[in-house]
Amino acid sequence: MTSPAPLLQATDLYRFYHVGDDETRALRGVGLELRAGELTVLLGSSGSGKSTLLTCLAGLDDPDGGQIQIAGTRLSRRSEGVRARLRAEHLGIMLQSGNLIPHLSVLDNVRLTGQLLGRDSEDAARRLLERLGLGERLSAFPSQLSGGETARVALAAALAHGPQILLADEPTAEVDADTEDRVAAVITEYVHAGHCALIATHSARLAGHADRVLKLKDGRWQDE
Ligand SMILES: Nc1ncnc2c1ncn2[C@@H]1O[C@H](COP(=O)(O)OP(=O)(O)OP(=O)(O)O)[C@@H](O)[C@H]1O
Repeated sequence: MTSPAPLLQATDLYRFYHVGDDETRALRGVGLELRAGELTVLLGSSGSGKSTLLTCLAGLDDPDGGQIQIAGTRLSRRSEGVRARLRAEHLGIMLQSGNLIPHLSVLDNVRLTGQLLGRDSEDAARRLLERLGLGERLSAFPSQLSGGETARVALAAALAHGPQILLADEPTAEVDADTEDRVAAVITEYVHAGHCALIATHSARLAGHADRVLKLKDGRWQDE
């Protein structure tokens, strides 16, 4: 039996940063495939290229070389309009910066993408936030949240509209073990409903829930 086509496919990605005369080779020939029903965890020490990879896969940055396809459509080196449409249709993105709107409450931040796509459900947003341990923080504003709360609200905002692919950067930074298990349960259930996720983390506990673990070292897959 052939396995289904990947929801996300990246081949031979390169990303170099230039600051003055210095060049940082953040990605050096990285490829991967994400398939429905799979939770993939991305490990690697600080500076190994995890955030750079996620940002490229999300279409928020263009790689210097290589190609990215989302659900069979090329994402890399497309106009911002095409990238925005692919992001909206297929991706849930949670970045380390939190990417929350400061003047919207927690609940409204989580409902926002669904509202823009015409798939808003206040009940579903509330339930998701409650499952992530944020039921008491629905009317708080982003500036009033701790680092761990901000990350979980950003995760809820990435998931609430039901995207096919979740890309998340350290969703459990700054949380205790019980809270980390809640986050892992939400992500695992989402993936087993036929979606896929790539989660960058430093947490061995979170990696324990993965179907597949990939390790980056100096912008390459370790052991390659
Ligand atoms: N905008 C940028 N300009 C210049 N260098 C950058 C930029 N972003 C990242 N880098 C460099 O690229 C390399 C990879 O960084 P990246 O943030 O992708 O690593 P990471 O694995 O996500 O690290 P962490 O676990 O600390 O978040 C690092 O050497 C970093 O300093």
